[in-house]
Amino acid sequence: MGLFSSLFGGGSTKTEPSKPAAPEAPTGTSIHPAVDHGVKPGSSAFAGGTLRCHCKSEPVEVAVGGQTAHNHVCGCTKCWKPAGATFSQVAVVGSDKVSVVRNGEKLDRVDPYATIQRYACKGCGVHMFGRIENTEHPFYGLDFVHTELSDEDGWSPAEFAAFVSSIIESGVRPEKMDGIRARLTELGLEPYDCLSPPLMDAISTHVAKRSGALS
Ligand SMILES: N[C@@H](CCC(=O)N[C@@H](CS)C(=O)NCC(=O)O)C(=O)O
Ligand SMILES: [Zn+2]
Ligand SMILES: [Zn+2]
Repeated sequence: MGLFSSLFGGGSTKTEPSKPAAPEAPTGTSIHPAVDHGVKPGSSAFAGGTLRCHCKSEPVEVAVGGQTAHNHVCGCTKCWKPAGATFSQVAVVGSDKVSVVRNGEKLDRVDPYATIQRYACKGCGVHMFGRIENTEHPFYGLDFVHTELSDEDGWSPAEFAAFVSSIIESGVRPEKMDGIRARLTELGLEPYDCLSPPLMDAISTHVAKRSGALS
């Protein structure tokens, strides 16, 4: 199985069973509005939806023609976070499933040098999708999307928390980290300071196959 299919198409989409609803954090720290009251289950029959930016008029619309995978919350400073959230929520989907359908002229690249080329709305700042353009990259062929930008229910739910220590780079006090990691665990989102073990293993497998260390 190739890296792309092992990352995306190779297994069943993790949508069920649902995780138990968790009460809001006593500290009031918002992880992300999509998970603060418990992670909602996805639907295995879900076939995609439309992402809309936050502009009141002429919003950018991006159609995603399939279910997402590897949804997670990300604490890094590069991923777009809604107001008040400590983490972003971000999932992957095949680039061929992502198309800009309305007001695409409002989109601009956030950082042309980043690995993930994120396209944001110039009006409201919301990131509409992120694309890996480097054909050599382990995640080439995948786009990164924020499923909460869609009104549809059934997207694959967040499964883990990535780049947790990076929230300090956005100004979270280091002494809050134990409580935040405990809250992530309570929500069923195992905290990691990089990506999850399956994704890190997939990256290293790709690198080892390219170098010849693995056949
Ligand atoms: N500590 C850094 C981590 C940034 C980082 O490596 N983010 C990961 C997760 S989204 C990544 O793959 N970034 C690639 C990119 O931003 O293009 C930060 O918070 O800025
Ligand atoms: Zn906008
Ligand atoms: Zn990130």
